Amino acid sequence: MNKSTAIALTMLVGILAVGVPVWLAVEESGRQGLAAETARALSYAREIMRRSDATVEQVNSGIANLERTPAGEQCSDENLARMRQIDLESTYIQAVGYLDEGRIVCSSLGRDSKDMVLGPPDFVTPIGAVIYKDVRFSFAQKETFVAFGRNDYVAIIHRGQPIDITTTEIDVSLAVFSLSDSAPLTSRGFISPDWVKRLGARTEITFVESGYVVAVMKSARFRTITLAAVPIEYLNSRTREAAWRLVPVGVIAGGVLAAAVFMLASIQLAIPAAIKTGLKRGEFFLHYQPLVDLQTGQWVGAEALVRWQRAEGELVQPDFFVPLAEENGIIGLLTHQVFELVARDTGTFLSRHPEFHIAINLSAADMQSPELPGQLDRLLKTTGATTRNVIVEITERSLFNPALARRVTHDIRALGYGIAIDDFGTGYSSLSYLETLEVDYLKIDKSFVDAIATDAPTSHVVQHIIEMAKSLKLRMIAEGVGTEAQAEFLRQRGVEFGQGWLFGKAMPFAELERRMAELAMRD
Ligand SMILES: Nc1nc2c(ncn2[C@@H]2O[C@H](COP(=O)(O)O[C@H]3[C@@H](O)[C@H](n4cnc5c(=O)[nH]c(N)nc54)O[C@@H]3COP(=O)(O)O)[C@@H](O)[C@H]2O)c(=O)[nH]1
Repeated sequence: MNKSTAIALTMLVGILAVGVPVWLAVEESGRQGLAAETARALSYAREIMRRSDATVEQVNSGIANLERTPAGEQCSDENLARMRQIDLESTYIQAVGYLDEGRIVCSSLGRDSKDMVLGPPDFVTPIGAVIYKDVRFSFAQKETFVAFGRNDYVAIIHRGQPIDITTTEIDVSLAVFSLSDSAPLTSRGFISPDWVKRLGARTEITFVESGYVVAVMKSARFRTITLAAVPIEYLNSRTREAAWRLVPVGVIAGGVLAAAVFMLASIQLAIPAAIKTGLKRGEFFLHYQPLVDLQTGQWVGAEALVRWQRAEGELVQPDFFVPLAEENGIIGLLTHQVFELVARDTGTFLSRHPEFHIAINLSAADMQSPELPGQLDRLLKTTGATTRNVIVEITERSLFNPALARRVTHDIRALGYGIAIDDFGTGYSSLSYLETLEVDYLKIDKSFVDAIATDAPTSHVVQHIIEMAKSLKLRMIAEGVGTEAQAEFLRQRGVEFGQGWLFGKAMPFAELERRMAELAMRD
């Protein structure tokens, strides 16, 4: 990826990092606002359902009580007293009375019936209840009533009573319907005739229509439907409210994300350039970690491990910069310098120690590089070393291309160099695949050595790797040996070489040489 593509991508990610959380925050606030308004509409519809169910229940029980009166006794003193009692004991009924030819001839209000004319009913329900939706009396001119009649008895209620609930919003629409009539029994505000139809066979629905959040529900006990509709303006204002709360969170989260992406991208862009500058300035150097013969304890080789000390003094670990060099296509430059540093550090040492080897790490790209044979050859020429003094380490993961791996390992060995497979066990190489490669050493990854004689699930893997290496007649190097117990375990199972802090950490070549001399003096 070139620099301008990387910058464009970073900007895009930055815009997305801010934009997406903000958009999600606004969407979420919209969802939350709609959920809140729907819950509000439902709670209003439930409340008027509770009131209308209680009203119908009181009407039914009051009329049932009066229906037991013998014929001819409907307006007796005793029955009028009963009517007054029903009236007083009920919370919703305003009056009950006896009906004769559309006129209430006596009621809980008395026998004066001249103004209590109901006229013909608006509709009759399938169970024989007669309903008068718009009842007015001259003695209560400000009020409109609804009358429910059965078997010549009627109960009168205030028309607005079932919907007389407290709402936070003044312009909420409320209505109670009978299943037998398409017009509401009582209502307030705008009610679309289509809203109730949408209920169909369901018991409860909510929807948004004509600028309202609407809830419609059917009574589980009676033939009534209630409806509540909250103007969408409340939803919008609550969405704005929620957005005011959520958008800053989205902006902050997005900003943090964008800053993190920007920082990472800056590092990604800056580090390759810094590596190139560091190579020119000679900021890279090598440390060498001894490789020990587990039987004799002799130091028989060393692995060259690159280090980077930046001009400001910061020591950067290869775990960080090697993958970045690989990803940015500059690992070849680094490997080139490693070869030069090995030549400079070892001087004539290798020519004086023909049995000692230096292991050099190669990346997947190095294996395909046409420069590799020349680099190896130059190393021999400048140091007087032989091919026996040099081992190349290739990681198991870089062997993913079988044809390439076979060709490269064959070519390197044909030149006489040794090959070690690094980090063995962390990739997916099978026994049959390894059989096809020309390699000399198998390096058992530190993670498996760490697991020796522990309860870790991988504690037995090392045994399998040893058996595999033996069957392929490969020599083994155990990496990361940290304790004598691990060394003993490996030794007993025939692992030839070990590398790890038990024997020595990676060190400057001069120190390695000095310590080897000390060991030789001791022997
Ligand atoms: N392509 C290249 N890769 C390189 C080169 N130089 C190093 N590397 C790779 O970087 C990785 C990290 O290396 P490093 O930080 O140097 O760590 C090595 C050892 O110090 C560490 N080690 C060895 N023994 C022990 C131990 O007992 N304990 C412990 N905690 N750490 C230990 O292991 C690293 C060696 O690993 P390996 O190479 O797998 O043998 C690492 O992957 C290097 O390969 C380079 O020039 N080119």
